[in-house]
Amino acid sequence: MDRRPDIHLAGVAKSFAGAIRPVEAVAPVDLVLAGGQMTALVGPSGCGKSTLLRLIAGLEPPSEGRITIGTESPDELRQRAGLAVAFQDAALLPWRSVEGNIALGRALARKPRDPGMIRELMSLVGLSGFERNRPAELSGGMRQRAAIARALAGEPELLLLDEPFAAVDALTRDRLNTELPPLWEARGATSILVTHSVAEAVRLSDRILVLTPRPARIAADIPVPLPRPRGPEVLASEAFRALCTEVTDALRDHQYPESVAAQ
Ligand SMILES: Nc1ncnc2c1ncn2[C@@H]1O[C@H](COP(=O)(O)OP(=O)(O)OP(=O)(O)O)[C@@H](O)[C@H]1O
Repeated sequence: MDRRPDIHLAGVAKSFAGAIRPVEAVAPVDLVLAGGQMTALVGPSGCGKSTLLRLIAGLEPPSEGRITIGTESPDELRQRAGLAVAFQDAALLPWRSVEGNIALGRALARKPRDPGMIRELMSLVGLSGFERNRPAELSGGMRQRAAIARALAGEPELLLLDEPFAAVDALTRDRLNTELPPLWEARGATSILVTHSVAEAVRLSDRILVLTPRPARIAADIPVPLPRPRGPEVLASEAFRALCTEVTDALRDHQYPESVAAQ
C-alpha cells in the first residue's frame, strides 16, 4: 500500500433521514486529494464538514458515489487500521490509563510495541506525568491532546483531524500548531483537518477547501504554497496574511442567508 495514498471522491453525496424531509448534508462532490498533502476543510457551522470526514473515514456510507483511498475503500483501509481519526469528542477508553489509550492506538494499527515512542508523543502533546491517569481525570483539552497522540501512535497513512484543537487554550494550540506538523510530515501521512480557524488552516495545510452552507459543495479551492516549516517569519509574512484574507472572503461570500443563520 502506498504510504501517501491519494483520495478520490466521485459523485459523493450524503443525506440523512429527517423528521419531515431528508437532510441533505453533502451535495454530490468530485474531488481528488493528493497523497501526502494536508487539506483543510473550512465552512460555516453545520455545513457538512464532519460528515464529509466521516464518509472518508468509512464511518458512514455515502448515499451516492464512491470513495477510494489509494486502491482501497475507506472500509478496507479502516479495517486494517491504515487510518486514524482524532475527533473533537476525544472518545478515549475510560478504563484505560492515558498511556494505555495512546499505546492502544499503536496496537490497533498492528505496529510493534514502542514504549519510547509513546513517551515521546506524550511529552510532545504535554501529557508527561499523566501516564497512569484515567481520561476522566484530565481536562477536555488534555483529552483532545491524548486523542491526537493516540492517532499519531499508529503511524497512519491517512490522518483525519476534526477540530482537534477546539478545547485547547490559545497558547497550547499555538505550540501544537508548531510542533505537530513536522511529526505528521515526517510520517508522510495524507491528512485532512476540519477547523473553524482560518489562520490554523493556512498555517497547517497545503490546500484549503472552503465549503458552502449545507449541503456542502466546494465553494473555493485555495492552494497554500507557503514554505515549511512555518515559523514566526512565515506567519508574519504578507503572503500568509493575503491567504487568510482570501479564505475569509470566500467564507463571507458563502454564508447562510441571514434568515437561516439566525435560527
Ligand atoms: N447522524 C446524523 N443524522 C441526522 N443528521 C445528521 C447526522 N449527522 C449530521 N447530520 C446533519 O448534517 C448536517 C451537517 O452536519 P456536520 O456535523 O457534518 O456539520 P459541520 O460542518 O461539521 O458542523 P460544525 O462546524 O458545527 O461542527 C447538519 O445539519 C447535521 O444536523
